[in-house]
Amino acid sequence: MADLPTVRWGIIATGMICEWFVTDVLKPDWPEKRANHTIQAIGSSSLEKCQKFAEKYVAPAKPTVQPTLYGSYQEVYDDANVDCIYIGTPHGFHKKNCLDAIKAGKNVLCEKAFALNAKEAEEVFTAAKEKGVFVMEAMWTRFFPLMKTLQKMLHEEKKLGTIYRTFSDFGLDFDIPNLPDDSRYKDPTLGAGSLLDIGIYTLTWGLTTLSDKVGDEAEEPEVASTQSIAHGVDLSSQVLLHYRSTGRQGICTSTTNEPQCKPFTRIEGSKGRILVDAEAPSLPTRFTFYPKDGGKEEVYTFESPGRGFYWEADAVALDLQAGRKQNATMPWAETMRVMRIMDGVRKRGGARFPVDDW
Ligand SMILES: NC(=O)C1=CN([C@@H]2O[C@H](COP(=O)(O)OP(=O)(O)OC[C@H]3O[C@@H](n4cnc5c(N)ncnc54)[C@H](OP(=O)(O)O)[C@@H]3O)[C@@H](O)[C@H]2O)C=CC1
Ligand SMILES: O=C1OC[C@@H](O)[C@H](O)[C@H]1O
Repeated sequence: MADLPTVRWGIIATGMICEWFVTDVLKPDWPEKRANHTIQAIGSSSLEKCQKFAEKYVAPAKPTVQPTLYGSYQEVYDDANVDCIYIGTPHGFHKKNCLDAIKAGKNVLCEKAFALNAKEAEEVFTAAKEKGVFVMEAMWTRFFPLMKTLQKMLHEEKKLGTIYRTFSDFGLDFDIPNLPDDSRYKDPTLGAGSLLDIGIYTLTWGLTTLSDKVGDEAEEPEVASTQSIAHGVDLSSQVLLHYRSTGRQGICTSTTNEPQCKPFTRIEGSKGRILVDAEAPSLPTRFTFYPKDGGKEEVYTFESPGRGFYWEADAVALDLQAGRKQNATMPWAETMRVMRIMDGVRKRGGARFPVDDW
């Protein structure tokens, strides 16, 4: 492992996703490991929270490097020993956090949804370009070996023959009205809503399985959509994608009213179908190919010692080592494409539901 590149991370915030990211990248090993990671610094709205977080999630891994703990985010941006900032605040803060980090000359890996809208995302990429730093949206699912294998099978080996349609759903059973008003799932200023939080994954499954292109090289599918909205929060989002050049269709749905359906994604083609399964669509673990000719089904299972955040972290490490400012799997133009689709969905809107106990 000594000759692998190392990234010294500065972690912004101490919520759930920061716990997941830190726990994962501090693991000693994972399949296809290509980099080492240290947690160099952690910043939080409170130093006490930061200390508790480090005790609970960093100390058990017994790392050789102990993180410097800060009661602010700015001190992490200003820490000269930090190579890359990982932003794990609610979406409503991503633009500001990214811009502050970039201003301090730091590289950035920012959680999904990258921003509240395409305009905000563009501001961040413009700043990154001017400052000459690396920035990537942490759309971790795209970096899973399962995703890479599936894409190769679909687009290079043509396992399904002609691809016709992808159906993908992400469901969470949340009692949104009874969450605290300042919950990121309920407060629209924090980016609350199914589309930005989980619909983004089903769009990802549609976009990655219906075409092998990303960013500027990719076709902009035609989009139709509806949403169910209560108090400014979309409780469900239904998005249809249509690729004019191939006739391929995507049905990408998400809801916070129902638990996850399993398998969560089905890709249909002239030679059969593939069903993808997992605990949640963000962290796929297996898929099964069912041939149309009545042949035997093929099951593909992928091992992971944690949730799987290390694969995107490794990709960042390799980009930083090579001096790249963007990642080829999730380039800026791909984040912009997804943000534009989501802008369009929200602009189209949908049915407004009264929720009595809200
Ligand atoms: N890739 C994935 O699978 C997942 C990604 N995410 C993404 O990560 C981001 C954060 O989600 P999650 O970790 O679940 O959120 P949490 O609410 O668990 O944590 C968010 C953290 O952000 C900081 N924060 C700063 N200001 C606020 C504020 N006004 N309200 C709430 N928190 C604030 C807090 O840390 P502090 O006080 O220490 O500064 C807080 O702990 C979202 O953008 C989400 O989409 C989330 C879950 C899974
Ligand atoms: O993977 C996920 O599952 C739960 C969601 O709330 C979260 O934001 C998403 O990334």
